[in-house]
Amino acid sequence: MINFVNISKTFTVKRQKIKALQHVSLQISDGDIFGVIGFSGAGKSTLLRMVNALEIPTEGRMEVDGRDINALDFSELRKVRKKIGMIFQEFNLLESKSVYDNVAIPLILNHVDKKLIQKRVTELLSFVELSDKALAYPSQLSGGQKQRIGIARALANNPSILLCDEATSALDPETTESILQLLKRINKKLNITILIVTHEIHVIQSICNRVAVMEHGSVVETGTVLEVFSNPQQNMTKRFVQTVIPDEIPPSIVETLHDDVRNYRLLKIRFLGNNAKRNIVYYINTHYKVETNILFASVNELQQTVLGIFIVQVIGDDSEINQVISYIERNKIQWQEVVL
Ligand SMILES: Nc1ncnc2c1ncn2[C@@H]1O[C@H](COP(=O)(O)OP(=O)(O)OP(=O)(O)O)[C@@H](O)[C@H]1O
Repeated sequence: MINFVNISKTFTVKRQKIKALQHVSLQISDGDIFGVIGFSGAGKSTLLRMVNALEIPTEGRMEVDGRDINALDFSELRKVRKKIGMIFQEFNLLESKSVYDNVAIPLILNHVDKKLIQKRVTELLSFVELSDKALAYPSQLSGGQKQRIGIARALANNPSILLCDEATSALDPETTESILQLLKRINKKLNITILIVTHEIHVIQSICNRVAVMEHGSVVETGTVLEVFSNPQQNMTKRFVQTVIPDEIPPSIVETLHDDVRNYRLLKIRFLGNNAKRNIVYYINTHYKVETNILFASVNELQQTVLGIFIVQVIGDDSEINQVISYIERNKIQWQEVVL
């Protein structure tokens, strides 16, 4: 369990105070793939670096597995750090060392026996599917391959936590996807808790089970990916989510609505899970004296759950439209009115 307890961090640069983190409280459970999203400067890297005490909070307590890591002496901190791997946007490989040596570094630093190092590095290179690159140098690798080596190195000491700082931000979409799938495999197969900070919402959508949204050093929204993506509350969250799950009427259709003189209301309906498989619009059309016009529709899958978003123009008398709304509410379907 990773527990940020009311953490603040202020940097002082040339007598100017920069509040990088402000009263952040977050709990990350064992087995989570927890994503932290925010724009540049939101405080994500500072937050991540608290976990292995690369940054010390100005205020608050950083707990890893129940221990305040800033209260540990140096040798205890070293032991805790061994259990926390980290990967970076820029990979941070040693260019003058071979792939094999790069992966071996943490083991050499831990005085592991040479034979065991050989066994472990071979195992790790096979796990990241780069056994054939053992003798290559970082400059001979693609970005995705470099990140795989960074991951192998981070796993060398069998960590229980992996910290990922914008680990896919330097990669093209296809390579990003393959690295994300590798992270997922690490989480499931090796039972490693993963904390990812990113400015890319599709990273969160693709592999995280929980998410926190950060703005100006504060967490503005947090929850399961399903909760937050299906019903974002804060403007910042809506902006991120809308880029992968649009939920607005296209402008050209809005234009035509301005000329529509009929009595209507616009309902944004969100279907989650089993509800998404029900044909609600058909039911409405056949049971109420209204006409429906679907102005926007999207269907996405999040955490193996279907999320459908429809914007329906319901045309008819007020009393009939109200009955449609009662029907939607009776069926516990999330809805909200769209006002143009
Ligand atoms: N060592 C430091 N000294 C002074 N200011 C710092 C330091 N590290 C971070 N900051 C400042 O703290 C704020 C948060 O930075 P941080 O790197 O955590 O944000 P971020 O969300 O990770 O952004 P990015 O994605 O651009 O790295 C920024 O204003 C940054 O300039």
